[in-house]
Amino acid sequence: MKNQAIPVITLDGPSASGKGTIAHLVAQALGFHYLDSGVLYRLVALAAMKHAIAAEDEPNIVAMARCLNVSFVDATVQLDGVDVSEAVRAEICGEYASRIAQYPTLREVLLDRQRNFRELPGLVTDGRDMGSVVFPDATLKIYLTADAEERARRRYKQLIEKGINANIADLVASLRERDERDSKRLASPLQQCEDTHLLDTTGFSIDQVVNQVLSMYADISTTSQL
Ligand SMILES: Nc1ncnc2c1ncn2[C@@H]1O[C@H](COP(=O)(O)OP(=O)(O)OP(=O)(O)O)[C@@H](O)[C@H]1O
Ligand SMILES: Nc1ccn([C@H]2C[C@H](O)[C@@H](COP(=O)(O)O)O2)c(=O)n1
Repeated sequence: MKNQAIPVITLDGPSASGKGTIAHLVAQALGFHYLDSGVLYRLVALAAMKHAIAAEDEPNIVAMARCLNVSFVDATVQLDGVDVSEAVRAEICGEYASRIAQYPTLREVLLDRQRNFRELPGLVTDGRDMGSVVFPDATLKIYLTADAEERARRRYKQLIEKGINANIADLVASLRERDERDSKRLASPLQQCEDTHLLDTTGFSIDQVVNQVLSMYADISTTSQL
């Protein structure tokens, strides 16, 4: 089957909007594959920090990304054979990832790795440019957001539940800084494109949002079969 015939649902949006959670549950409901594209940038960030490569050192960051030894084993992610599923979720990793994600050369290196996740029966993926750049022909494109304070509260609860110390005021500031950088960069900026559906999840539960996405996909799938 031609690659373009394989359905893709993309969820792009700012930090802590709930993209990964919703994408994963929608993929489970549909029996589709799932790609958290942010993890790829976080893995490069983690490897760079482990090798004491400064975020400003674009050539070495890109060279290291080309030979990154990454494997996805069940629900874990491994770097050089070591389970780094928790380490990549640290805020410092997200911040470093956001800084190196500005490099078009790094984005180019990660492009094919992301596109290789497009396999039958379908793919649900989240990130910043999944609908605008990585999968421009996606079946359903969603820009998933929530107001900044709600997103900070969600991230705060998430970190505390993992036993990671956090401060709401610091989180509001760091999320705002990260989203500003992700939206203002020249290479593949976070943006809501014309063919993307806006979904503001402020005040909606996870189940309500998942059902909303499934309903949108069912509508599009039905329409495309007419
Ligand atoms: N609609 C919702 N209502 C309440 N909490 C939510 C909702 N959606 C997601 N969450 C929670 O918010 C937290 C952040 O969600 P998640 O990590 O999926 O966001 P994200 O957009 O992928 O973040 P990032 O891009 O920074 O990785 C998680 O603890 C998740 O369970
Ligand atoms: N498709 C993507 C995914 C992620 N990034 C960058 C920008 C984010 O701040 C950082 C971490 O992503 P997260 O795990 O928080 O979703 O990685 C990107 O530029 N493009």
